[in-house]
Amino acid sequence: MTALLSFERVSKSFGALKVTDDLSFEVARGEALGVLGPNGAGKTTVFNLISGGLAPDSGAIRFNGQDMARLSPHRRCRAGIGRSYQVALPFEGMTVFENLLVGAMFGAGQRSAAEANDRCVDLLDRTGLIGKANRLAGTLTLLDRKRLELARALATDPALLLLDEIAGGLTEHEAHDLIALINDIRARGVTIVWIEHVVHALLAVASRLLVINFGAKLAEGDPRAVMASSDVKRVYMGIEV
Ligand SMILES: Nc1ncnc2c1ncn2[C@@H]1O[C@H](COP(=O)(O)OP(=O)(O)OP(=O)(O)O)[C@@H](O)[C@H]1O
Repeated sequence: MTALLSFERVSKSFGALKVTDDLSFEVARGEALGVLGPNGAGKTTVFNLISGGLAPDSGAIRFNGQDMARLSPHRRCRAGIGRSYQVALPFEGMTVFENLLVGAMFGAGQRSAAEANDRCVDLLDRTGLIGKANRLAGTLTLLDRKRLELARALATDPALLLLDEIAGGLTEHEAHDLIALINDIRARGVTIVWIEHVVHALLAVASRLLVINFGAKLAEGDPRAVMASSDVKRVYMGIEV
């Protein structure tokens, strides 16, 4: 079966710095791929290449078998690629509800205003934001901004959801709720790729791990096997084995 996403020998440099180095991986429909790597390894760059903020220097990125090279970010969103950002950037002068409505009206789900309204209410409920629907997004706390980031990405009806470090800074209880929510999203058929430094949260969701170092693949496969590999222990955890 065709992979939902395939990243084929992709390279990207900023000047002399090669940030993505001949990287290949696939994401199967329905799986949850966890992405790990040291700071600056090039993880967010991979998301920017998938969602269209950056263009690769070489290689191909296919979604649903379609080459994404010529598609703008908003067309990729309509095609079913949703993402959150490491630094949450809501429409600050709009309410929480309006932020979601933008996603629900202009994302992959073609729906009427009434249907979009219902979708937003459901998502606000699931993400714990229902009591803050009418607050201006710019006034939210860090945790609520993260919730909004996730809810807004979901409002676009993604087939593929890219999550960039949404567990950082959460309490144990909050992380527990987030894990339950992400597992629920996956159970509803959304394929997930999650970059996260909070390893226990990632391991509670990921069916497979990809570890990136200096823009290249260091390890990939079953989460337990990847975490036990001596390369990953050395590079990611600083443990000499
Ligand atoms: N637009 C850009 N112009 C120049 N350099 C960039 C740009 N975007 C990223 N970089 C550099 O590319 C490298 C990889 O950045 P990236 O954000 O992809 O890493 P990361 O693995 O997501 O890191 P972190 O875990 O700290 O978020 C870093 O050295 C970063 O400074």
